[in-house]
Amino acid sequence: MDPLSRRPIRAVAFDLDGTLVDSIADLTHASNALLAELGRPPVDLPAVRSFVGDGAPKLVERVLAATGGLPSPDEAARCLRRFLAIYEADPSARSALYPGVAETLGRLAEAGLRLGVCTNKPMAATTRLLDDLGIADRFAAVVGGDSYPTRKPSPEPVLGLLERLGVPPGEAAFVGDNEHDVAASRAAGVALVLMVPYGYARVPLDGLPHDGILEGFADLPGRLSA
Ligand SMILES: O=C(O)COP(=O)(O)O
Ligand SMILES: [Mg+2]
Repeated sequence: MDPLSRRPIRAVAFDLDGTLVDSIADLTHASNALLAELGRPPVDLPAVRSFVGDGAPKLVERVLAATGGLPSPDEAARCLRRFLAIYEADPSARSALYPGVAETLGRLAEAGLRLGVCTNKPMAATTRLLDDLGIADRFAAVVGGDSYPTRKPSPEPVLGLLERLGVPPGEAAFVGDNEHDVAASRAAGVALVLMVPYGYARVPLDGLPHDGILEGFADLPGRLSA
């Protein structure tokens, strides 16, 4: 969209993993706790990094596929429940906000913008992680990978979040790190789609139909009014 014809941005929706929080070490730790119980070999950080982005069910499926193969559907479902129990018990011990996130969210909230999170991570772990990292209060609404029947790249959770924020897509920005964030927010009609350069993208960001790549998170306020 031509920035000059754009309506002012009133809401900003954020992806979580790879955008606000570097969460790979805790996801790897929980994966390896599950694998140890199964008597399987561990996975490393780069592998888990490449498995993240499609929600916990896909992550666990990929972890199992990489360490001996998928078990029966019943056993795979049990593994997912066990992974979530381990991960949700402490999703933050090895995780951290990316540089500039806490300060920038504060600036945006103080400027009167409505802020929300749209993640494929399940809600229980999301709520706990935001709380543990001290940023839960910044968000007027949060939706997770199990909040709606579909998750990103579907536009459904993005539209659901914006409805909760009370701001139409034409007056909203989305900030994400991977191809699903671009697809979901574009399909939802979000006015401004910005990417962070440091997250867990599995395809080159350059080829995606976003509106720009931030140099760092702290560049965001300047880009919203540009
Ligand atoms: O849980 C995932 O797979 C990724 O979550 P995200 O949507 O916050 O990047
Ligand atoms: Mg992400």
